[in-house]
Order: sequence, then C-alpha cells, then structure tokens
Amino acid sequence: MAKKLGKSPAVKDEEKEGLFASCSFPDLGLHPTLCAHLQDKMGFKAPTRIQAQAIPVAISGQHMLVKAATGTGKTLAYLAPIVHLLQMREPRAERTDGTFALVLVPTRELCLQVYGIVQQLVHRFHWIVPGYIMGGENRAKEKARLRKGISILIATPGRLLDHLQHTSSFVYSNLRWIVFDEADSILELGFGKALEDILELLGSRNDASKQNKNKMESMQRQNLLLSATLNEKVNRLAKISLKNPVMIGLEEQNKTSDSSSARGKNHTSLLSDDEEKILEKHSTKVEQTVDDFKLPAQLVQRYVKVSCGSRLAILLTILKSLFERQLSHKVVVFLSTCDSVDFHHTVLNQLEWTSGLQLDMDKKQKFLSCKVFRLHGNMDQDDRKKSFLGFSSEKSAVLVSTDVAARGLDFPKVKCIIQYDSPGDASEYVHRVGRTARIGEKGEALLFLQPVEIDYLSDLKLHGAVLTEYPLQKVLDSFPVNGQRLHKRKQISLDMHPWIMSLQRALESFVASEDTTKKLARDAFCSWIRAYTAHRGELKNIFMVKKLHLGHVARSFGLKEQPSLVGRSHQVQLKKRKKEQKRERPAKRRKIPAKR
Ligand SMILES: Nc1ncnc2c1ncn2[C@@H]1O[C@H](COP(=O)(O)OP(=O)(O)OP(=O)(O)O)[C@@H](O)[C@H]1O
Repeated sequence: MAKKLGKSPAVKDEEKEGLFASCSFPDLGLHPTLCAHLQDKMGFKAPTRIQAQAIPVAISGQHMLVKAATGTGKTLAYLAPIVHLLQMREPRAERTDGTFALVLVPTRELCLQVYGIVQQLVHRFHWIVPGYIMGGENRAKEKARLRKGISILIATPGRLLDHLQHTSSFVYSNLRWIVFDEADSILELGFGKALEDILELLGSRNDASKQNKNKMESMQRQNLLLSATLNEKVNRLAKISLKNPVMIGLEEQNKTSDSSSARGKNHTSLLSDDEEKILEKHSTKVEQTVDDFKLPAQLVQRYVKVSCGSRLAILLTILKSLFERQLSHKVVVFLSTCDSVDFHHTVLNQLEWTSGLQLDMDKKQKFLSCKVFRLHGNMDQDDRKKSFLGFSSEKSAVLVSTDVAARGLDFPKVKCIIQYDSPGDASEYVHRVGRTARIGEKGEALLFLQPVEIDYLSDLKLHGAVLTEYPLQKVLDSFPVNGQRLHKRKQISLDMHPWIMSLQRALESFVASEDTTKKLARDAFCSWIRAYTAHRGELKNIFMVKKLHLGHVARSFGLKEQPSLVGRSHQVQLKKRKKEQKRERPAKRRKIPAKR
C-alpha cells in the first residue's frame, strides 16, 4: 500500500512539492521508531501537508475535523498519532485492556485497507494488536477475537453496533479515540442513525443534555472526523461527536472569504464556544465555493461524447487502446448497478476476436488480454475480498465496479478512471476520479456522455471540474479493419465506423451465443434503466429516460432488441413514460435507488 516517493520519473517535482510539507516526521513529534519505520519500511520520506497540520493537533489530544482532497494521505494523519500515543502508554497496553482506538469506515474494502496500514504501523510495537470487524464476516469468530482483545479496531458501523449490543466480552472501557474516516460517505450510505447509537452506547455523544455533556467531559476521549466534503449531515455528526474541534484543511475556503484570518496559520483556529455556528458557516461556504471539490492538479480530465447504441463498442475500443499504448496499466470502470457490473465483467473477460483483425474469422483470442476484476455490493464477501486484493496487487488490470470502490480505496498505480455511467452528483464524480492521480502521481479520468447528457459538463464546471474532449476519432482510426488501417480521414459517424460496426456485430453474437449471457444482458439493461430514472435533484433534468431510445440502450448491452420480458415494474414505467411523452410534460418518476 505504501508508495515510494520519487518512483515515478514522469511526475514533475513541482507537482509533488505542493503536496508535501517542508518538515520531517520527527519534527511533528512522532516517536523515532515510528518515524524510522515510516521512512525505511513504508518509503514515506516526508509528511504531506495535511499530515503536517493534523499530526501535532492529534498528538495534543484535541478533537479534530479534517477536510482534504482525495489521495492526500488522510489515513496516516490520524493513524500515526494514535500509534504514537498508544505505544507511549504506561503501563503498556495489554490485550485484556480491550479497545483503545476505534476507526469507523464506510465499506468493507476500506476496512481491510485501513487494517493493512495499521498492521504496518504497529510492526515494531508488538504489544499493540490491530483487528477489524465488518459486515459479511463470521460473527462468532469476531466475538472470539474481541474477547481476546483488540487495541486498534477498524469497523463498519452496522457490525460494530451489533457487537456493542450483543458481545458482552467486548471491552471498550479504555476507549480513548473514535475516528470517523470518510464521514461523508458513511453518512451517505445511511449509517447516520447507527453512528448516533454507537456514540450513545460509547458515552461519547456530545449533545445538549447535561448528563451527556458531563459524561463526555469525564471521559478521556478524543474524536477525529475526516471527510473529503462537508455537508449538513457531516456538520451534524461533527456537532454531536466533537468537542471544540480544531478544523484542518478549511483554509482554502477561509482565504476565499477572509484572507486575513487564515494567513500565516498552520490550521484554522480552535473553535470557540459557538462551534455550531462556525460549522454552519463553513457548510454555507462549501456550497458556494467553486473549488470545494479540489481535484489534483496533475489529473487530466476528459469526456467522450458517444451515441447510446455504440457505447459498449467504444468502451472496449478505448480500453484496448489504453492497454496497447502501455502494457502495464490499471483502469477502474465505474458503472451504475451490480447487474451491469456482472454483465460488463463477463464481456470484458470473455469476448473473443480473431487475430486476423476480422471479428468473424476462425482463430479467436481474447479481445482484452489483461485480467478483469469486478466489485459490487451483491458479491459474497470472499469474492469481494479476492477482487479487492487481486486488483491491488496486479500490475496490469481492469476493475469494473459500482460506487462501492469510489470512496477511500487506495489501489496502487491506477492510471485511468472511466466513468462509463455518470456519477450521482459532482461530489461522487470527485470521489471516483480520486482513485487515480493520488499522492502527486499522474492520472487520467474519462467520462462517457451521450449527446443528450452533455449539459452535465456545465454542472461539473460549477464545481470546478473542467473537462476537455477525448480524441475518439483518432483512436478509432488507429484500429485496422479487415487487416487494414483506415486511410480516409473523412469524418464518418461513429455508429457507421467499420471498426465499431464489426465490434458491435461481435458483441451481439457473443451475447446471443448463450442463455446465461443473454440473461446477464437483459438484467443489466433493466437495472441500468432503473438507475437512470433514479438521478436526483437538478440532474434529473439532464438524465431523462424519456430522451433515451431504448432500442439503442439495448444495443449498448449487446442486445439486438429491447428486452420485453422485463418484469412488471419496468412495464409500468414504460407505460408511464409513453403517457408522459404524449402529454409532453416533465415526468414525476418513482425513485428506485440502485444497490452499490
Ligand atoms: N507522507 C507520505 N509520503 C508518501 N506517500 C504517502 C504519504 N502518506 C500517505 N501516502 C500514500 O498516499 C496514498 C494516499 O493516502 P490515503 O489513502 O491516506 O489518502 P486519502 O487522503 O485518505 O484519500 P481518499 O480521500 O481518497 O481516501 C497511499 O498510497 C499512502 O500510502
């Protein structure tokens, strides 16, 4: 997981300079053994700026709220001080003391990832025992591990709540730290109530009731909240879990409105008595500030305008071109639903073509030669783990995923993010593209849009994301058809391009070849339509099902015809859609959220 600095010669030093602080880890007050480990074993030569700001605050024992861009090293910003303080504890922490630090994360994959980092950090402090508990794992085994004692526990909220309520041998009377990592994501996934219950059970809820205030004060607790974006829900969580927190990473916004207050300070000043007001103030600013979603400067952001029917053929073509340009490459493709991930995973994994470059000749080989992984919330836990670890360790691979991979995951060396289906909103866009261009590395992001969706670019622009057009025609013309490259430079419509036409034929015969593939395609088609109708707020004026040609959508799943046996709810939607088209009035649609 650790990256060595200076390993990528392609990245300019200036690009990394902005990210790293000019001080060293020992300057921040961390124990020499820990510093040596960070440098020698993990390859971290210097702290990032966010780490340089957060680590001394965390060591000082204050509550802290950190907001920073993706891939800036937030995980170490809270883990290093916890390990530092815990290894100093006298008497030494023992397993029977139970849990000292609790880290709450939104997803199972992030749980494993953070656990992996803690394991590295405590390497030289063998008496500190890390562990994790999360949905999908065996409860009885988790109970046994909790009974033995886990000093630093990483958990997903649902499973933690379960153990707090039902595992009597879980000792947390010595709990000193509660960390909310990716707080915005935890809340977006609907864990708000679970978090409140957890805080209540741990006696760490800081609300108006005098009883709770006293309780909180009597506890030696330090709560840390980290988030890439601030919103109302995060503010509420901050309000009930943090006491006079130090705010870190908000100076950009402060400069926008009040340059004098932030200038010359390492972090914004301590919140005074009225923390609620200040949090609210920040929240308002966040909504108004164009560069709220700060993107890495070295990230190249592009869009590709593709008519619906050719989408899949174009996706395959772009992937092929990426892997031909650079043999070692890692790409994440984001899709909107689990069924769609399963279908695309099968296509990318199994589609074959002929070496003679004609798609219908005899000697077939795989269209994409690299490994293809999938990740979504309907997979069983073992398969999820295998995909996550497999894609992490590969040098050259594609991961097709729902948004379950969008938050916090740190796959090394991902060069390109393809958003084949548009994200829910601009913040989701930022989290998805944040899986590349991490810690100063280079990265590309490509967003697929249909001509009718092109207004989405203006929405992104409002949030500071400016995308340029991908040179699709050039890429297409570079592929030979019938063994020959196209010499004619005349613009041909994409759908009529010989390369796309023959690839589409291959896709359609691949899908039609087996009943299982046909079913995958039909299920994916239906779930895709449902997800499309579920766009919220302003976005439903851009992503309108009634503007789509469903026959073309079917083509993009390799289906020659629009599926007819698609279930009652879809039939009802189709009827409704026809009625709406007749009336030519904006539609009121039922929202069916897609499972991630
Ligand atoms: N001081 C450092 N020097 C070099 N690499 C670092 C340093 N700190 C962290 N990293 C590496 O940077 C990458 C990103 O770190 P991390 O995952 O903590 O970022 P993040 O800010 O939490 O991102 P996100 O918001 O996407 O979760 C990781 O691979 C991590 O090992």
